[in-house]
Amino acid sequence: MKYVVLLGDGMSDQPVGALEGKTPLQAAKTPNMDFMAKRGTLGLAHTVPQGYAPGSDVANLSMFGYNPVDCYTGRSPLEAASMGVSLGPDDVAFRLNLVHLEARGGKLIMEDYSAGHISSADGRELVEELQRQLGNDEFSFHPGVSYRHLMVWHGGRTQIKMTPPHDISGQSVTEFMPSGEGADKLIYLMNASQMIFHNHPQYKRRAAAGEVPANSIWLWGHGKAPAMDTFGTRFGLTGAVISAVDLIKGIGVYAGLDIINVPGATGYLDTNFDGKAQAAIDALKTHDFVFVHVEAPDEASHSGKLADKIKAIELFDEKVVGAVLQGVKQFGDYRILCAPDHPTPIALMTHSSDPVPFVIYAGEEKEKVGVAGYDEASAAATGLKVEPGYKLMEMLLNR
Ligand SMILES: O=C(O)[C@H](O)COP(=O)(O)O
Repeated sequence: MKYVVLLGDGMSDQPVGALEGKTPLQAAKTPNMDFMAKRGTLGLAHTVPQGYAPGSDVANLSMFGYNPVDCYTGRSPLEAASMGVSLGPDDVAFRLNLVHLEARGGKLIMEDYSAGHISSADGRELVEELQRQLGNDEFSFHPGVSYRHLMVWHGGRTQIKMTPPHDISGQSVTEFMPSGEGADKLIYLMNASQMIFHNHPQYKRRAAAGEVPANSIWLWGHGKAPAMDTFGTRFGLTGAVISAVDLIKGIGVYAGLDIINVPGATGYLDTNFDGKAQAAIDALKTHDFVFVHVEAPDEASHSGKLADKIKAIELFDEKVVGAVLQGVKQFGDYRILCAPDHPTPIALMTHSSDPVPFVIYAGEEKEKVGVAGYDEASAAATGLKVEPGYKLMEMLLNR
């Protein structure tokens, strides 16, 4: 038996006025997800436990079959594992975003949480400069992918309130600066980064090229290394993870899964959808389980770009879901779980804690009566609810 998770990050949503009350999933052409929904098991899953912020970290731990309540310590330690940065017991990892702030109306505004989806090469240049100028025994800076990087505070504090920058797009940052014990050191680093970036040649180069320059860091998503059993220990299966982003690959590292890096996987609309699907089929030749993650719908939602979100969903459906549906047949018995981790409603430009529509398809031929397709309303109409959401994995694996 082969098991597949196909995850379209943040693809579920709410009814959108510009779509005459349809959600992006309802408006997009998704024949492959609809095919599975009409034949398989369709329902809603609560991937975010009560009292937790609806981050991709928490929601994806659920989607990998881990109860966040037992193992979640923060987002950045998971990303650190993927980046090959090991954390000692006193180390606290922080997500370091390269962002663009803008002074407007007497306020400092979070203009772009991604510094124009800065390239990994430009991002690395700035993070290496931070390490040169600010790195010491206490703080170290490590380059990652695009705008997503890592800072480790050796002997750091964890009781600090921090805010994801994609949650405060267009808002004044003043109210969201770190607060709590040790926050002053983090604010110092954020301020220092502004001077460093402003004087860096990249600033003028990007501005002249019409690209958004990174003019600050933004720290968030902190935590110490978690303790997790491997997927193999829990379920007795081998598996692999395919994703562009360190968060998902890091969960894979802690879960003891093989990480498959696909050339051209960007975490954005221009990602290598075909390559990811092919890598998934190849992985199933040597593994029992594969988890394929596509970030593009979430990124489009954080940017408030409705057309891009619909495009991302359609590309995911055609190039990943469709290709895997075909390719998986060669293995005989298979079970596929398709879902987002959390909704990222385009109107909110950030995540919500609402349950997500999921479908589990195991090759059923017969079409069920009355299921319109794969979308939020159809999933709700079945009355099937999986709560807590991490139980979905047991459902997929028939445990
Ligand atoms: O910081 C990020 O990686 C992006 O903004 C997306 O984060 P998310 O996957 O938690 O939405």
